[in-house]
Amino acid sequence: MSTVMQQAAATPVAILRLRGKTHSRAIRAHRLGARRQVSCAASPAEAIKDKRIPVTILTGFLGSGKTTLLNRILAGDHGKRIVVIENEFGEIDIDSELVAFKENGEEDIMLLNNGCLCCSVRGDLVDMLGRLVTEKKGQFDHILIETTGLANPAPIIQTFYLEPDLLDTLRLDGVVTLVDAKHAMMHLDEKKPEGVVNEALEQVAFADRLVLNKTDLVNQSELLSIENRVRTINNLASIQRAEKANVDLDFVLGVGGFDLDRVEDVIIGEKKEEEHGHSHSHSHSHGEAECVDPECNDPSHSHSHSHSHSHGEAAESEAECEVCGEHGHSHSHHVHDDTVTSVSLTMDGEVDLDLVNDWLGMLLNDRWQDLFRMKGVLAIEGCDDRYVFQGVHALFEGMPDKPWEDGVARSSKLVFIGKDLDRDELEAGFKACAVGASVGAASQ
Ligand SMILES: Nc1nc2c(ncn2[C@@H]2O[C@H](COP(=O)(O)OP(=O)(O)OP(=O)(O)O)[C@@H](O)[C@H]2O)c(=O)[nH]1
Repeated sequence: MSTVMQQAAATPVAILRLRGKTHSRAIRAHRLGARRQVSCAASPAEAIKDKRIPVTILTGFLGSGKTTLLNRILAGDHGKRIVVIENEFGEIDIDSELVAFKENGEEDIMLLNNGCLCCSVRGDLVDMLGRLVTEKKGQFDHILIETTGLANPAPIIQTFYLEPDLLDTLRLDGVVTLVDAKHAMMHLDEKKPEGVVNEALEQVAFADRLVLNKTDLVNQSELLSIENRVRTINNLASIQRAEKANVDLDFVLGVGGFDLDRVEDVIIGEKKEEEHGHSHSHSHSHGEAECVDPECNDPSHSHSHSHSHSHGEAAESEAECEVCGEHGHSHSHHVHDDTVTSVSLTMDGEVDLDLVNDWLGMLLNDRWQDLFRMKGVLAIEGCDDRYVFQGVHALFEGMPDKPWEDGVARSSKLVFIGKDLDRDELEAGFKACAVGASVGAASQ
């Protein structure tokens, strides 16, 4: 099954291990803190079989529609016995009683009320999950955790990488983020003081699934505008538009932990854009079209023509940007804080695992705070199986996935979501991991 790689946040070192050990063994070994050699050895059967109970984290800014979605799920016809853990920050004072049980048909609702999950009650969450898997084993088959609107999802996600006892029984299925189509732009653009987390931004950045809710409250161009904005932050998550959170329940509950198809879609999509030679991402968006309407007076639009350009090779001959009139093939204009973005990379051929380890090790040592999420599929030299992995800051989880099909060219794909990502630097580092590249090149 999956191998979990982790390191204390204060001194992160990337360790990519490809051995098919159990989670807890891998974690305990890793806690020794030594940097170790990786190897590629896991039977596909062992790698694919995962009977752990899935956990979904439901997040989204205040009022975005989390409870509305939760009620849909509880009323829905999905055949799952769901336990819900709700974190209603400060809403109900139950003194020393931390947890209240409320039976609701097949589902249990458990409340964590004396603090925010992402900070003060993370330990309580761990205790609650621990009790669930011992005391109610066999009575449920999915756990749903609804965070407060002000929660930073990262520490909650990390719980599922850091707690070896939980990892034996539970697996993080996915992070579902509700986005309020009417108000999200305002929250995403909010400038926070240095060192203060913009929770709305992080909730989008960490999502596997984005539900763009309250579409009834915005017009088409506003909708495209917010869709583009969240897509710029996180191009990995799938998006569904919704009114009153009316999304397919499979979209929310069946993420599957590692959405390989999605990684591939993103990379294929980016390749097409590169080939097209010109990719736009506007806060003032008119769909596929470029932002060229100086007359537009829709108050929802940012008329300081906020957009970023990424002109591929093919666009070098373009004389000027139609929006700002500037010359040159690489420039950007921003009004909002769009430092959180995604970078997708693909490389044909096989990678050298030692070089990947060295590279990610250095990257995370330097940048673990800024690297929110990472997902990848690697074609490792000498391995019959594809290797899939995902990371949250300095924590990794990876596993051999399935054998490479005969006749299918091997290639590796990586998607990073984080702050101030430098595409060129990431690309150079990745390329230096190709089989045959020198160790020196890998450390660029
Ligand atoms: N117009 C409109 N209202 C919606 C929609 N979805 C939810 N609402 C309403 O928005 C309000 C907030 O929805 P909730 O589901 O409570 O949002 P929440 O994210 O749980 O809110 P917090 O617990 O405060 O973080 C409620 O009054 C909902 O009825 C929608 O698609 N359109």
